[in-house]
Amino acid sequence: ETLFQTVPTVDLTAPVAERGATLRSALQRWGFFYVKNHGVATALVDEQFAAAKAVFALPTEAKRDLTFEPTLDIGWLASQGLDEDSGKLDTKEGFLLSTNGLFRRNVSLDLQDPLRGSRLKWPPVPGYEATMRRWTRELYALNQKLNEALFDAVGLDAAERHRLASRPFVIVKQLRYAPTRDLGAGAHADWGSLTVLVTDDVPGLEILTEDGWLPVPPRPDCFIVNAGDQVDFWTRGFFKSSNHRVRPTSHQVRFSTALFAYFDYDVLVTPLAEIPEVNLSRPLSPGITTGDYFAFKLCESVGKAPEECRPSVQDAPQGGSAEL
Ligand SMILES: O=C(O)CCC(=O)C(=O)O
Ligand SMILES: [Fe+2]
Repeated sequence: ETLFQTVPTVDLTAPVAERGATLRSALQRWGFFYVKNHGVATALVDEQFAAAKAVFALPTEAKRDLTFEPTLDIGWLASQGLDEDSGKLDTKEGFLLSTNGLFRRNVSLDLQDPLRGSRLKWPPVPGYEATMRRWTRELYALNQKLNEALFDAVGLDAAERHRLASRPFVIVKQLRYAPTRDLGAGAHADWGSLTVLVTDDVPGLEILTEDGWLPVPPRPDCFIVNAGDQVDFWTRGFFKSSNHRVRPTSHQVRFSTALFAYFDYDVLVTPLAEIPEVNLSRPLSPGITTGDYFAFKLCESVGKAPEECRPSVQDAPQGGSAEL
């Protein structure tokens, strides 16, 4: 059966009811879907990948100068996620940009330039800044459309839509996977609301299903969207935050760029009391803000114990080095 399974495609231009029904069944069963007619021009996708390639091609010294740290909202990550299954380090390297200060409040996010106000140190690549500002704006807008579809799919009222996601917190992360067959990204779930993944044409992404690992290969003109932990928590498990990984099947370099979206940074995310026509089995639990959940996951991801990861820090940590 596995051979013929594939995650569904949501057409963003389809009638609302159809779009909602596809999204709903996709997130319920897989936690993933392809999105087509997403509105982002192919030329911009190409331009963004050219920018990513140029950044990763910088000499290691130059990249080290750009190493991500908590006083910046941009920076290079020399990998290395730990795969939960094998205990081995993965091979990806990343370059991230964030909207609103990873450790600060997002007070005045500019929807036309979501990176405005971020503390950014741009890499010495001509055109990079302009391309990435545009990319972030367009993907930010796409995330808002996807949120509409998500909210339609659970029948959310207007006030609650506004409360949860009028100024979402996002992180853009460009990724480069080394040309080896080693695990590119270890098994993990994403932390936020929705992730939009734009990949080149090299396969590698796999999602964990009841029947094992299912490849989610690139499809022309489609992006890949998945639900993160916040959506799983908020829908009490109705929509899944599925584990996934990147396992290259060829010795080709692979590039992908993710938009990790969250609900608004300061909003208290509380589990839904009800979803029409759904019998929610997971009990209600207290809410947590995006900022607190993010800080908790970040702390946990650097190997700290849960009791060391008590949420609430809204200001940049003083001194110390980032291990993100
Ligand atoms: O590159 C990919 O296809 C997936 C990346 C990913 O899952 C992540 O960075 O969270
Ligand atoms: Fe992921």
